[in-house]
Amino acid sequence: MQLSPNPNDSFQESLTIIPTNQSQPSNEQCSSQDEQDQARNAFTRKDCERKVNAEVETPLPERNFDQDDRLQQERKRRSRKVEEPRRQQSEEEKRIDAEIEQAYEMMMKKIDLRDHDQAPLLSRRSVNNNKRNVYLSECFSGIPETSKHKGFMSLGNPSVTGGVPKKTFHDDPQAIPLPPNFLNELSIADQHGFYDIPASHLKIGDMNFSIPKRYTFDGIVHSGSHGFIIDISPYLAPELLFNRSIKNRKDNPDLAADIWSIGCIFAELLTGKILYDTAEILPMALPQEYLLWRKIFQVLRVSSLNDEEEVEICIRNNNESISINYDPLLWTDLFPDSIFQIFPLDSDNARNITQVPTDPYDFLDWLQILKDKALGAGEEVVRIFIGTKMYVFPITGEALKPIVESNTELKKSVDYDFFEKWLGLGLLISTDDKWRYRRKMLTPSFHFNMLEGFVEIFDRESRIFVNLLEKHANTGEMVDLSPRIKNAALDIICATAMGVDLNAQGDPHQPYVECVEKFSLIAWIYNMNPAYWIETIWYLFGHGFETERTLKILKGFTHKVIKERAEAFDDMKKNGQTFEKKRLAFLDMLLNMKDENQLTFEDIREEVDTFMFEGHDTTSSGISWTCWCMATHPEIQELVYKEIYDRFGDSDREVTLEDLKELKYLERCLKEAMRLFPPVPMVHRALREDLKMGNKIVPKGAMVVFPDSMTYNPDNFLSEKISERHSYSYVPFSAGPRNCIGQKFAMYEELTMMIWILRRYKLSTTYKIHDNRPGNEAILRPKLGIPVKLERRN
Ligand code: HEM
Repeated sequence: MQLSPNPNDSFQESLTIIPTNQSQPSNEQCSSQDEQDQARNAFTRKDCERKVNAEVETPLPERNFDQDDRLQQERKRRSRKVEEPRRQQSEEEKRIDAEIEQAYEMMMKKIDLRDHDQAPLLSRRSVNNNKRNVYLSECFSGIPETSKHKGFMSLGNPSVTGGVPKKTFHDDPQAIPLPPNFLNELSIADQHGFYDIPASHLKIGDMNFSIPKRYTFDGIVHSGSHGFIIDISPYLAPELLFNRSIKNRKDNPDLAADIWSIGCIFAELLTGKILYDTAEILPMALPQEYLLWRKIFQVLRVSSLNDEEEVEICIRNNNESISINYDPLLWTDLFPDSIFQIFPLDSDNARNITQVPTDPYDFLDWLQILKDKALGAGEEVVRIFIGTKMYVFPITGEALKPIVESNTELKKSVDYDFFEKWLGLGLLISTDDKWRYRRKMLTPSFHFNMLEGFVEIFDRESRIFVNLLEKHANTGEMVDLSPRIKNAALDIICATAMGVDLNAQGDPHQPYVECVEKFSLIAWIYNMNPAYWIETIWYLFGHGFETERTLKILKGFTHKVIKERAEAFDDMKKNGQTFEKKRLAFLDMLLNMKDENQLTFEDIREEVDTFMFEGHDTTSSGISWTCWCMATHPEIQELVYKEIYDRFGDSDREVTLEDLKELKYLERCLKEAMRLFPPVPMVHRALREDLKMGNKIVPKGAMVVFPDSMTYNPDNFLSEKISERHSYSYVPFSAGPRNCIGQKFAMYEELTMMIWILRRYKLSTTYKIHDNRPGNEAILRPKLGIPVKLERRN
């Protein structure tokens, strides 16, 4: 990460705000009109050839956004079952049908796409889920049903996204310079106030999904050839292509087919590669059908394809040598508006989504460069677009002040929605009354008077931690401390807050810890790529299934923890033990409230998940990065060691609360590490009202993020230095009413572990501090882990 050369700058944070909004078309995106016309003609000719083979029903009329009864009609039609006229099958056709069914079953045996857990990829199963059908169809039709819709809905529906500012800010000299409102310029608004992209662009609408000629891939839309089924010939769903109903797809073949085609199209858009060319496989005959299936499975990277033999059996007349001369369109051609672009402060640097670093490490670097540039230009906020979301980063303490001090701007942004699947509406994500109630209820569990008991556990687990490292000491080998620290931190949160001894330290591959990491990464991938906000694509690329699998492990783990403690708690009560409510451990307090019918099991589950996550991943990040700073700064490490030695000498006695209060230099080192590598790199808020930040007015519908960086110098936390700064220039635990509830807990845990590590071992590494890059996930990850050598101190 780039460090800011100016020490004053180095303490500036950013806040991000996201209204779903508009942006500027970039010149490079549009090919010339001639080229477009040529492409259109080419597609038309090709399409005409294909059309000969297509069964064409009455085509749907062009969508007219001014007539809402057209939409109503569509919806009614969609709710009706479409009966395909059935003609008598010949014996030969029946035989072929039977063979297909058999082959299909064979293919499906290993990779049962109908089984949620096994299906590694693709969304076809999603069509069997009624709820999701509604979601998808409504999502694509652009008709708001609930305020939960995202993805393409947010292209143009203010009432759905809840974030598009009503006024434009161009006229306001103080306002952030927003690019022109593409919704107004490019869209057609109907009387419901929703918009769609005009027909000259990729159009997603009301299941009459159509890609205008110039944007078809090498075929054309037969709109309406199967009623309102999406009918893009290259990606026609197999059951339509072969005019056969496939087993288990009979319930809702039209929608299944729609989703198939949409998924394929977006997959092609995303990868820039043709998935499979139906045209080459047609005219259909049995072996070609197998070939198509094979192609499909290849595209989906279905695992059974490793078993080539099995596929070969299915392909009796294998015709592998299909050469496809295909020149995919660029994202920028397909999405000439800002939808898939990210705009930094100056639009010269606009990038489309494929150019923006999607790697969390590169992204943070990129953000840092933007921040430095903005500071150089005297700006106090930076704004970027990711898809339709606008993020505003306050980069000075003063610009941050109005948001952290606000008692009303406490709502978390849409970027937290993904975490809701896991953490529910626990304290981190909930808002308004629920949040207020929970915050009041949970605060005593982490009150100062509980900490003394916790320090004993910090001490016990830290001792175990350093003992387990013993075998690596003085060997000269590099050992990665990061996963080990995570396990220790997990043991600590379980023992302190949940009253459960987990012994994760004894298990180097704790699946829960691995899944926490995986989930954060998946969330990052999701939030960064607007295309993934469409559920079909999300599942098509396998992330949906991976998310479900990960969640299952995460929730299963906490479920077990709660159950174990609930049983112990019941036993204690049966044995007549009484509890002082004020001193109950976190989980016991929740269980007690459940007994009093104040909480449900699900309420407990979401809080336990929240605290398990926030309570271990954050502190382990803080401890890891501090170790890194120590290993890369031997002279500072020696100063810390001296401070520890002066207090403990050669003894390896337990660490007490009194010790923690005395070791001021170590505390400064920890704070400085958190300034350089803030464990929670971004905090987001969705603005409810326009807000003045620094010299800009930030429109409502926004959220807040604070990245941080620079040179390691614990003296930055000498009291005289602190007094020189804005009080909000350093906020690793956030600030104001919605700050971190566990910050004292975290500081004491980190101090205890660092004392144990540093009095037992001298840390060193061959790397330099910034060789190890932080990754901008929910929790800041060290790219290299924490590879250090350990030398026994005594
Ligand atoms: C170095 C360690 C930690 C850091 C840097 C940290 C940082 C933060 C930050 C920045 C927030 C605000 C997040 C947001 O608004 O999105 C937060 C919230 C929170 N933290 Fe921490 N945290 C740490 C440790 C802990 C621990 C140990 C616990 C629990 C024992 C904890 C529990 C929470 C909870 C529950 C919230 C949500 C509070 C609310 O919204 O009212 N954190 N933390």
